[in-house]
Amino acid sequence: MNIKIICFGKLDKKFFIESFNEYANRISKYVNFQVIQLKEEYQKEDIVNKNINSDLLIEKLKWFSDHEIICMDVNSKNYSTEEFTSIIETNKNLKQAKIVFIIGPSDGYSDKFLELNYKKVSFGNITLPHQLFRVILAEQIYRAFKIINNEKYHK
Ligand SMILES: C[S@@+](CC[C@H](N)C(=O)[O-])C[C@H]1O[C@@H](n2cnc3c(N)ncnc32)[C@H](O)[C@@H]1O
Repeated sequence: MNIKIICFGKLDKKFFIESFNEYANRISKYVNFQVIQLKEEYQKEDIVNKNINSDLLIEKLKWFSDHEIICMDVNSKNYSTEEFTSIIETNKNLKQAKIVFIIGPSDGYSDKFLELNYKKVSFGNITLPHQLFRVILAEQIYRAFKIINNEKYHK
């Protein structure tokens, strides 16, 4: 099974890098795990940045047309950990299963991107900064594998 995160920018704080790497290493024991970092445009007007960055995502996703695409979006349906786990569980027995999780640009997704109607998941009605969110997403992916495999993990 392959799981990828497509996101913008690099982690630049030691505590985020260390936390993310810890979960990435743990996830790698279950699946091939990869992070694809896009360079975010942020120097123009918000609406222009939003369109440029969303177009970058659209282009990148053309490489992954054989993947299940899950778009992390604070403005969408809230998923519990168990509901999130079921997305992965549905695929786990498929050796060729491929999932891409998208962490979006700072200015949000463009209408053109949203019209592509990818499955959307929110982890709650709070907007988290993208670097912190990357760590939280990795922790939830790791937690999902612990649940799927009936392994002990702190509650
Ligand atoms: C700083 S947020 C961007 C928020 C942006 N203003 C918007 O409304 O989409 C960057 C990314 O982090 C992710 N994110 C942050 N908080 C989230 C949450 N509670 N649930 C799901 N995704 C979240 C989303 O992928 C979002 O696109």
